[in-house]
Amino acid sequence: MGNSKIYSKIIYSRQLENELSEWIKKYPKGKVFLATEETVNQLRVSKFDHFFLKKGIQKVVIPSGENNKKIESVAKIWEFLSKNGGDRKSLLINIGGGMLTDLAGFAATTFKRGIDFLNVPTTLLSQVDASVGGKTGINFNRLKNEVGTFKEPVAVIINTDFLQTIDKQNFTSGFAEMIKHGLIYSPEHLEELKAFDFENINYDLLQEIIRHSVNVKEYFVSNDLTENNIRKALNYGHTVGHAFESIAMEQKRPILHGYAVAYGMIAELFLSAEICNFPKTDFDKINGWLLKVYGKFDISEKDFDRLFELMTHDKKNESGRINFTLLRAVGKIEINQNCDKELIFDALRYFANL
Ligand SMILES: NC(=O)c1ccc[n+]([C@@H]2O[C@H](COP(=O)([O-])OP(=O)(O)OC[C@H]3O[C@@H](n4cnc5c(N)ncnc54)[C@H](O)[C@@H]3O)[C@@H](O)[C@H]2O)c1
Ligand SMILES: O=C(O)C(=O)C[C@@H](O)[C@H](O)[C@H](O)COP(=O)(O)O
Ligand SMILES: [Zn+2]
Repeated sequence: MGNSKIYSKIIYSRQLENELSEWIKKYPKGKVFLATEETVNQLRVSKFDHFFLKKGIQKVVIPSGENNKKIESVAKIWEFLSKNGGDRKSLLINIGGGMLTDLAGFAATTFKRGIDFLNVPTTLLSQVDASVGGKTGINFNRLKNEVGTFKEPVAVIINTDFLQTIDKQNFTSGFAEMIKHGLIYSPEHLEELKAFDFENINYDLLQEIIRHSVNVKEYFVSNDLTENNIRKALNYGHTVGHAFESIAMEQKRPILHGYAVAYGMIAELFLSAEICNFPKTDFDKINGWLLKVYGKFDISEKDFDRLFELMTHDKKNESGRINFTLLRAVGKIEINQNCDKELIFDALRYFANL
């Protein structure tokens, strides 16, 4: 799996200061800045304050949490860059989870029509998925990632040390995107995930598995950066998953992105079985496993119209029709599968009655 068409350099390293120093040197003409969020700042970034101070790098800190992935936070970063002499030759270093890398990536790609940015992902989810591949964005009008850009970071520095302070829920959330990578591309990756011991994490093994997951993401991104065809595979579980994530937020019982994706994958496996003949034995095994790891998300018949409405905003849709990425088998994708309302309701009903 080559990465010749991937623009970002993906670096696996536990020497953050050394790696960053090399990148900072590449920006002699413009200032370098740092964006992070409160929890990450407190737990992780503050340890590097002396390093950033020595390099003359100023920092902007955004409040943590998905509800801050919004235009006001982007404006805060724009203002910070603007007031402190950011120019077209500047670099923005983003240290945080997927919320922060999506948000600050978007701020960077729009500030003065686009400056370079570099991601240092600090959650499992952002290491295997969000920090790689150049989808940046914010939530808008209660819709997930409604506004955003495609532009890859110049580099992504993956340091598994950051994962030592991740709580179990967020770890499990990131694991869902890895399962997605296994389902869409690699039965081998799926098997190593099934065997992974959550209770007794081996960090060396984890780094290897993270690399396998990132390789899957890179394969799709390198062949289709702007999601015209096969990159849609990476959106498996997200048509329904994003609707679940949005409705959960509206109903003030938010769920983590990875959990929403896991629930979406369960519902979309139902569609895969209906439309693409996904084999029954694998269907039972996979949905049983997902249910065991992620538990249930309660939805009822009265939520179906709103969930359907939310799906009408999915970015894969064309000509007013809702498109899905589905599976014919593990590792065999079917993109642009159009489903009518009745079948989508059947999938929601299947999920609601689990
Ligand atoms: N651009 C993409 O391709 C892509 C892919 C997948 C997900 N996403 C987006 O990513 C977001 C989810 O990312 P996430 O799961 O990383 O959430 P997140 O960034 O909100 O981080 C989850 C929680 O962990 C905390 N945290 C972060 N790093 C930590 C650390 N090292 N130690 C302790 N706590 C830490 C955060 O403060 C937060 O409370 C969603 O907005 C989703 O839409 C984007
Ligand atoms: O990289 C991609 O492409 C993905 O779809 C990865 C997803 O895991 C991620 O959640 C992405 O942000 C979803 O994008 P969207 O275009 O559906 O908003
Ligand atoms: Zn996702």
